[in-house]
Amino acid sequence: MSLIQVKGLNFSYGNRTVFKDVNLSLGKGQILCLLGPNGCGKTTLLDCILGLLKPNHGAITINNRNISSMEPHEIAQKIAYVPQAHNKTFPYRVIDIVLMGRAAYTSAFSSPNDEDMKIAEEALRVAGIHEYKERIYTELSGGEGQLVMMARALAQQATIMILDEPTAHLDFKHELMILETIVQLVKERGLSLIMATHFPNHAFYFENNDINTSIVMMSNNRITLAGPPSEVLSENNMRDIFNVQSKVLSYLTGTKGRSNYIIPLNTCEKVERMI
Ligand SMILES: Nc1ncnc2c1ncn2[C@@H]1O[C@H](COP(=O)(O)OP(=O)(O)OP(=O)(O)O)[C@@H](O)[C@H]1O
Repeated sequence: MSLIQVKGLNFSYGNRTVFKDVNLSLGKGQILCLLGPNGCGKTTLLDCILGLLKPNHGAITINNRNISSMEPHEIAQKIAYVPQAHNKTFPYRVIDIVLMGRAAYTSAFSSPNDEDMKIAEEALRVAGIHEYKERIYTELSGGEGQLVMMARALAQQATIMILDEPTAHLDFKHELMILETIVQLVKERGLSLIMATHFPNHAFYFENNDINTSIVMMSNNRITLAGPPSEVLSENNMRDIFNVQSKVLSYLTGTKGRSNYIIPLNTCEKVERMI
């Protein structure tokens, strides 16, 4: 059964069409990676699924319920969101930011209880940043702030997580930490995820770790390709969509069997210029 189903979605800003006839579905324990060139509409689509933007046409259902009939707190109990970039406006402590993930379960004027605190502390541990607990959020680096957003989403305890380029600010180690955390959440807690990313290897990483992974490739105002990474991330498709010549490497690892990885070689424009 699909947890999220998107059918025939159209969205325009004024008379500028962002996408047309978008269809997708997310199943339990599945990761759906949204890929596509800058400006193709990934964030806009995620905002529609979160109920933050209203599409011009089509329907979005969560557990068979149309989101147009759901209150924001009902959507927040089902879907946790890790945004692409977060304006750090107020000097809250990290633990207070993570506790905000509990807002979907508390009324407007009540404060978090002991159980909320326990859940927030656990979320900090899972995100690997428990030692940041008392630090001031506005004083963190972009990458540290991103990990706090991940912890806040975990504290929301939703079964679906939507992440918009969650590793955009992260260093070599922390990027891997986020990917490892995602794999752990899917395998151990049965979480389902939609993740917009600019890195095709993120999709390969999930597939290499035996997660049910799908790619939805957006370009030219629509979904142009959909399927498992090992089918969608071909050298031909990367040339057609991104105009990049690349090489897919397939290698045997001791523990995981065959794994795939894609490396960009050069842009096709550069090749033409050189010729
Ligand atoms: N508030 C807005 N008003 C008008 N146009 C907008 C608005 N927000 C985004 N757009 C336009 O809609 C299109 C899709 O934007 P969106 O942010 O969804 O793309 P994206 O695929 O997430 O991009 P990126 O990969 O660069 O993050 C872009 O052309 C963008 O300029």
